[in-house]
Amino acid sequence: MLIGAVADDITGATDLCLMLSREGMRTIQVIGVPTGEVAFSDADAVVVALKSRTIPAAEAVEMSCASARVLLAAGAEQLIFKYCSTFDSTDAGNIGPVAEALQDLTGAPVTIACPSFPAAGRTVYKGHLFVGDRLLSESPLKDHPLTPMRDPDLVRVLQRQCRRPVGLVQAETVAKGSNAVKAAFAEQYAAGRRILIVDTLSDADLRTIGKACAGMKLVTGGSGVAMGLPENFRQSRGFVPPPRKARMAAPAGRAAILAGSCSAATRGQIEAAKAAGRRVLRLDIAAVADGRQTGADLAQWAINTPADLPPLIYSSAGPDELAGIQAQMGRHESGALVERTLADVARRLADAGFSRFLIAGGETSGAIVEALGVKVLLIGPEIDPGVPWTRSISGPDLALALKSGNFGAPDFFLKAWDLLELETADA
Ligand SMILES: Nc1ncnc2c1ncn2[C@@H]1O[C@H](COP(=O)(O)OP(=O)(O)O)[C@@H](O)[C@H]1O
Ligand SMILES: O=C(O)[C@@H](O)C(=O)COP(=O)(O)O
Repeated sequence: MLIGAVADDITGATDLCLMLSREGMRTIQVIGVPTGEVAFSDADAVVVALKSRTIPAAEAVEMSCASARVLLAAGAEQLIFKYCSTFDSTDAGNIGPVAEALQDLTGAPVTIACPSFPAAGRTVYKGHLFVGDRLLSESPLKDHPLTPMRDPDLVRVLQRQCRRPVGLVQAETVAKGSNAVKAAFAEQYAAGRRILIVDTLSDADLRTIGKACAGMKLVTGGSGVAMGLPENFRQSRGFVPPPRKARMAAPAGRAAILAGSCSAATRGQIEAAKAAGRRVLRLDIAAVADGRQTGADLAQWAINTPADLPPLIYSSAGPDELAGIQAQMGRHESGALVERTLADVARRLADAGFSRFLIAGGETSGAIVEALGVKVLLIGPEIDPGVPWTRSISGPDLALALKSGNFGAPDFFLKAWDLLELETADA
C-alpha cells in the first residue's frame, strides 16, 4: 500500500477512491475501522470510510486514529484525511481535531487543508471557499440539515476548530509552481503555522499542490487533493495502472433509489425523475414519527412497483420545511429517524432480492451500507464527477452508487443505470 486514507463519510470515501483509481492506483474502500480480518491484498491505495463527520469530536478522533494506525502498520507511506469539498463541519466539529490528532500520529510537522474540487465547482481563493460562482455562505450549503455552512473564510473556520495556528498559501504562489508552493510550506512553518489552507482554482493547481506534497506524511482535503499524489509514487515506484472499464457487471436482481439528502442537487434529481414519469414515494417524517408510515410500508410499495424501472423513495425536504421539522423534532433526532427508516427499507429490499441501489446523501449512505452489512467496495466506472458505481466484495453481493448529496447532473437517477451490465441469475 502506498496511500492510506481515512474519510469522514462514505460518499466522500467513494469520491476519493474514484480519484485515486482515475489516477491509476488499484484502490479499495473499506467500511468502518478496519480490523485484522480485512486483507488489503495488492491495493496501491486503501480508503477507510467512517461515519464521523457529525459525531462528537473525541469519537471522530478515536475512530480516525484507530483506522490510520492500521493503514500505517500495513505500510501506507502517505496518509490522506478526506472531508467534504464544502468543508461540512460545525465549530465544535471534527476537521481540525482529527487533522491535529493525525499530525501527532504521523509526526507530520506541517500539513495542508485543501478541500477544492474544481470539477464539481468547489474552488478556494484567498482562503474563501466558492461553490460554483457563489461564496460557500451564499450557496445551498448554508441550509445543510446537519452542518449549515455560514462562514466562507476557511482559515477562520478551521482556526475555530484547531489548537495549532492555521495558515494560508495563496493563489499567486500556487500559480508559480510546486517549488514555490513547497517554499511557502517552509515559510509558513517557520512562522509557526502548522495547518495550511491552500488556494486552488483549477485541476492544474491541484497537480501543482500534489507535487509539492511529495513526502508529506499527512495530507488533508477533498478528493481533489489526491489528484496529484499518485504521480509522485508513479515517478518513484513506476506502479502499473489496471485496465479501466466503461461499464460494471452487476448482480442479477431489482434496483431502487433511496434519497435522504436535502441538497439542491438531489432535490433537482428527484424532480427530474418525477418529470420522467418514474415511480416515486415520499417518506413522510411526521407519519413515520407517529407510526402511520413504517419502513415495511415503504419497502412493500417498492416491491409492488413493476420491475421494469427503479422506484425512488425520498425524504428530502426544502430549507423552510426542514427548518419546521427540525424545530419540532430536533436536528439530529429527525435526521437519525430518517436514516434509520431508510436503512430499514434498504434491508427489506435486499431481503426481497434487490441487488442494485443508488443512494443519495453521505450520512444516509453510511446508515444504509451499515445496515446492509457491506464491508469492502471495489470501484467501478464514473457516473458523474465524484460518483462511481461500486461493487460490494465482502458481505452481500450488491452494486451500489453512493452519491454525495451535492453531486451529479439533474438526470443522475435516470442515466446511472446505463453503466451497469446485469449478470444473469445463474451466472
Ligand atoms: N425530511 C427530513 N427531515 C429531517 N431530516 C432529514 C429529512 N430528510 C433527510 N434528513 C436528514 O438530513 C441529513 C442529510 O445528510 P446526508 O445524507 O449526508 O446528505 P448530504 O449528502 O446532502 O449531506 C441526513 O441525516 C438525513 O437523515
Ligand atoms: O467532497 C465532497 O464534496 C464529497 O466527497 C463528500 O464528502 C460528500 O459528502 P455528502 O455531501 O454528505 O454526501
